[in-house]
Amino acid sequence: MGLKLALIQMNIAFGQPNINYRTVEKRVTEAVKEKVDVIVLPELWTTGYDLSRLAEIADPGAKKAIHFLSTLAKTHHTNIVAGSVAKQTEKGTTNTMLMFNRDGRLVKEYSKAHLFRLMNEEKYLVQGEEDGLFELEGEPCAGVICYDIRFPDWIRTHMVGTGLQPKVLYVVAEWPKKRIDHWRALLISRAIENQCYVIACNRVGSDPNNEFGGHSMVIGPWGEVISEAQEEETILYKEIDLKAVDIVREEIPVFEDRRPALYRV
Ligand SMILES: O=C(O)CCC(=O)C(=O)O
Repeated sequence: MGLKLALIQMNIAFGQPNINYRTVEKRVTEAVKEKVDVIVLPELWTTGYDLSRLAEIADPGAKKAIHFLSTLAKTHHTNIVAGSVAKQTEKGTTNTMLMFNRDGRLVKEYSKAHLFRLMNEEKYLVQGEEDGLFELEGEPCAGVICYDIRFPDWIRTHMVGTGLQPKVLYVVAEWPKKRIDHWRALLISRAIENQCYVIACNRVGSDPNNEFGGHSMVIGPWGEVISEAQEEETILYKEIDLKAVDIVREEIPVFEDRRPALYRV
């Protein structure tokens, strides 16, 4: 099955949701002109990393973001893997990824499971407890957020034992420029070991504490980098064919050859 993707690699105005909503509306409107099947946004695109003001600017129940994105998806009849937003919940603020189908239905919410202490996330956010499995266009997918890609066991948890075995792993991020070599290596590794497409959307620009690295990527199930953005704002378009996943999984059957009884993790 062919899927045309648009990864929106954007700058994010620090702590200014209104500006960011306008940017996303503009970019999505631009992307749909290319008749894309799936649009992908970066992590925390409504607020950026304005963590100390998060309690004030996070979206209660993510209601505003859900209404906005659902309307965009339905109006343009496109799937949207809508990055993540700061969601106010009864337990605190979560960093929550939102996925919408072409009918504008919210098909999945995933809250970042691994909080990044180097950027003080654990002081301002509560971690998610659920997996990121979902389906788009009838195909199994998984979604994770930024630091989550440093945890291969977590990604593997999505790939085995559920009967779904996702063919596409969506990653949304605000990954700093100074560790962009880790970003590339980790994404390529996750694609090779799980024999799936990795569709990774990062932001660009900077905030008072970090410069962000871009390099949004589309990686094939053989680990090949099919398309990669640089460090400026752009929309990365690419069409992928999910049949490639079956071919790679048949050629090197790593899932069949696993020896879980030997593994301690
Ligand atoms: O793991 C890293 O180096 C970056 C992670 C990160 O920036 C995040 O999770 O927000």
